[in-house]
Amino acid sequence: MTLDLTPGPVNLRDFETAARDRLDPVYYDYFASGAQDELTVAANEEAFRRHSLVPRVLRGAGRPRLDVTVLGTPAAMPVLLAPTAFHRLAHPEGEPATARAAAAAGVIMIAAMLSTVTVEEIAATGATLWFQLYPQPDLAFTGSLIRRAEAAGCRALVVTADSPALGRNERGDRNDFHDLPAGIHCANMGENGHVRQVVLSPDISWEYLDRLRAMTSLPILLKGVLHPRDARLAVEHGVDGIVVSNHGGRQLDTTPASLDRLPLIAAEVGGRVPLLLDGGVRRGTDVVKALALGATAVAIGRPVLWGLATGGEEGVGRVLSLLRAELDNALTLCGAATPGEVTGDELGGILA
Ligand SMILES: Cc1cc2nc3c(=O)[nH]c(=O)nc-3n(C[C@H](O)[C@H](O)[C@H](O)COP(=O)(O)O)c2cc1C
Ligand SMILES: CCCCC(=O)C(=O)O
Repeated sequence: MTLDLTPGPVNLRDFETAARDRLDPVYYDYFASGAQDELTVAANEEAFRRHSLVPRVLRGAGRPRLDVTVLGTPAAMPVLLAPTAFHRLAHPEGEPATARAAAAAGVIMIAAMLSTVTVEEIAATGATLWFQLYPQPDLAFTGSLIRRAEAAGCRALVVTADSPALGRNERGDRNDFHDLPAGIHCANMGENGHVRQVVLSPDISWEYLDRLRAMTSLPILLKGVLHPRDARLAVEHGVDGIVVSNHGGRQLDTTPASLDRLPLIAAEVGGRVPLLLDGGVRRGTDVVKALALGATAVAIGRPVLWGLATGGEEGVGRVLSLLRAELDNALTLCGAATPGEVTGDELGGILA
C-alpha cells in the first residue's frame, strides 16, 4: 500500500486543474470555453482582481453569519449553483450528485432546463432548487416545463434572456463537438418517446415575459442582464430578481465583465428587486466584492463542474466548503458580521 500524501485541491482554481487531468479534453473544452476569443471569459475574472477590499478594524463583529434569504428561499450562504447544462458529461451520476452536494451545503441549486437527468429526479435528492428556463417559442411546451418545475418543488424560475441564439464557440468547432454522446440527452425535453430540440429564438420579447409572468406565481428572475435600461424594463415587467450575467462569456464575446455592470444596474434598480451576479467568482473575496457592489448573492458555474468532474458529489461538496471557508474568512477579516452588512464602504478604489 502506498500512502497518498498529495494534498488535493486547496482552492477552486486547483479544481479546474484536477478536472482537466480527468476529463475527456473535448468535454473539458466544452465546460471551460467561451465565445470566440474568450475575451469576456478573461474579463470576468480580471474584474475581481481590479477591486481591492478595505477592512474595518476593531468592530468586534464576532464570527460572521453567512446565511441569507433570497426571494423567500433560505440558503446557508450567498452562493448559488448557476444553471449549467449536461452534468453527465462531467460525471456519470450527473445532476443528482451535484444536487446532493448542494443539499448537504444548504445552498440553492439552479437546475438547468438542459439537464441530463429530469428535474423530478434532481428534486428527489431533497435539494433546494430553482429552475432555469430557456423560453421556448412553443408556449404550451414552456408551460408544461413550468408546471413540472413547480410540481417538483422548485421555488423560483430563472429565465435566461441572453440567448436569442447560441454563442459562437470555436473550441467546440475545432473539436467537432456539436452533439451529446449516445446515452446522454436533455432529459426534460423528452416527449412521447422522442427528445425535443431546444430552440434559442431571437423572437422572444418582453411580451413573452409578460405571458410567463401570467403563467406562474413563482418568483421570476431574469438572467443575463447587462444594460441598466433592461434592468429597469425587467422591474417594470414584474420580474422579482435579476441575474447580472454574461453567461460566463459564452454568448456575446467582448461584453464587459458582469462585475463591472453590477454598480450601474444596482443604481438603476435602487433596491426594488434583489440582484444576483455570476461570472468569474472563484474566491471568497470575490463574493464579498460582489456583495459590496450591490449583489444579494452570487452564483458559480464552472467551479461546480470542476468539482463534479474531479470527485462527483464529494468534489462538489469540497468546492462549496472551500468557498464557504474563504467567505467566512474574508468577512471576518473585513470586520463584517453578515453578508448584508458588506457595503461599498468596505470597498477600496479601482486599482487599474
Ligand atoms: C458548461 C456551461 C453550461 C452552461 N449552461 C447554461 C444553461 O444551460 N443555462 C444558462 O442559463 N446558463 C448556462 N451557463 C451559464 C452559467 O449559468 C453562468 O452564467 C456562468 O457559468 C457563470 O460564470 P462562471 O462559469 O465563470 O462561474 C452555462 C455555463 C457553462 C460553463
Ligand atoms: C444550447 C445551450 C447550451 C447550454 C449553455 O447554455 C451553454 O453551454 O452555455
